[in-house]
Amino acid sequence: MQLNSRNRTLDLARPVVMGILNVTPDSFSDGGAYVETARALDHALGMVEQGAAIVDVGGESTRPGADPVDEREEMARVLPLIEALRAHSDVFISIDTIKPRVMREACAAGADMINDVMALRAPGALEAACDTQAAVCLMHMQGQPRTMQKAPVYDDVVADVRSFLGARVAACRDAGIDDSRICLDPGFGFGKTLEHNLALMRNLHAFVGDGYPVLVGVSRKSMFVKLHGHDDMSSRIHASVTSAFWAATQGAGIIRSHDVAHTVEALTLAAALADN
Ligand SMILES: Nc1nc2[nH]c(SCCc3ccc(S(N)(=O)=O)cc3)nc2c(=O)[nH]1
Repeated sequence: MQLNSRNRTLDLARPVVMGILNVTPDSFSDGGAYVETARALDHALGMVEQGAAIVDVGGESTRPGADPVDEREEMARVLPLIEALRAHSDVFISIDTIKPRVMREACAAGADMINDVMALRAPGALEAACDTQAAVCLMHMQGQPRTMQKAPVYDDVVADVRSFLGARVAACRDAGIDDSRICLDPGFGFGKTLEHNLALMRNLHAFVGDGYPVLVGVSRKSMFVKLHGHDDMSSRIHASVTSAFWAATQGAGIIRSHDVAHTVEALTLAAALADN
């Protein structure tokens, strides 16, 4: 299994880790944009050192309740970082954005993949993905980040999400995006209750069976709080790494994580146990 972009091919014979790099202004730092870029670059190179095969750069939070960020501000955050990272590393770079202009500029700056939580539904997004020849991640979200966790409802969450992703794949094909550039993502926590998230985790093999690399993003998400009945960072990290191990055993291709070293170790163990 591989994932292609115009300039690079990602080998997915074994599951890989996508390291998360949020380039949102740290309200505690007074160093301004330059310090932000330097710090973000250090963090990105550290994740590559720890074994991340992809660095996912995001300039607009899509967590529940998040306020939108305008295009100029988002590009001001992510473009310097992508240019700097490209100059220092050959790592696969993805841009976590829903805006076509940001997709185009990020790919021009060196990004290889468009990670779109809206699955290229914004006007112009399909054209941007086609023109840039980037790899694309199509993710399912019910509603919008601001309101998606209020009262998510499905007839059958697994069937509904698979059907949505199938329709988005068809739209990509119609737009001239080659299958070898597409990966799919159930969108954990994007308009899902704990029960919905668990049903999707339990049925990851069905998504894998649809024939595209599957990306899983549960890192540090609140789904684990209700399951464990308490909330602290170490418990969220343990649950995230354990989920990464499970997802790898089910055939997931890409694990999106804040905690790269721990997740690489979990995937290494999963691979060792799978070798028969
Ligand atoms: N492909 C892909 N891209 C992603 N980008 C993000 S940002 C996380 C936004 C968030 C935070 C927290 C919760 S919650 N309420 O479940 O704790 C939901 C969403 N995530 C993903 C993901 O999964 N895939």
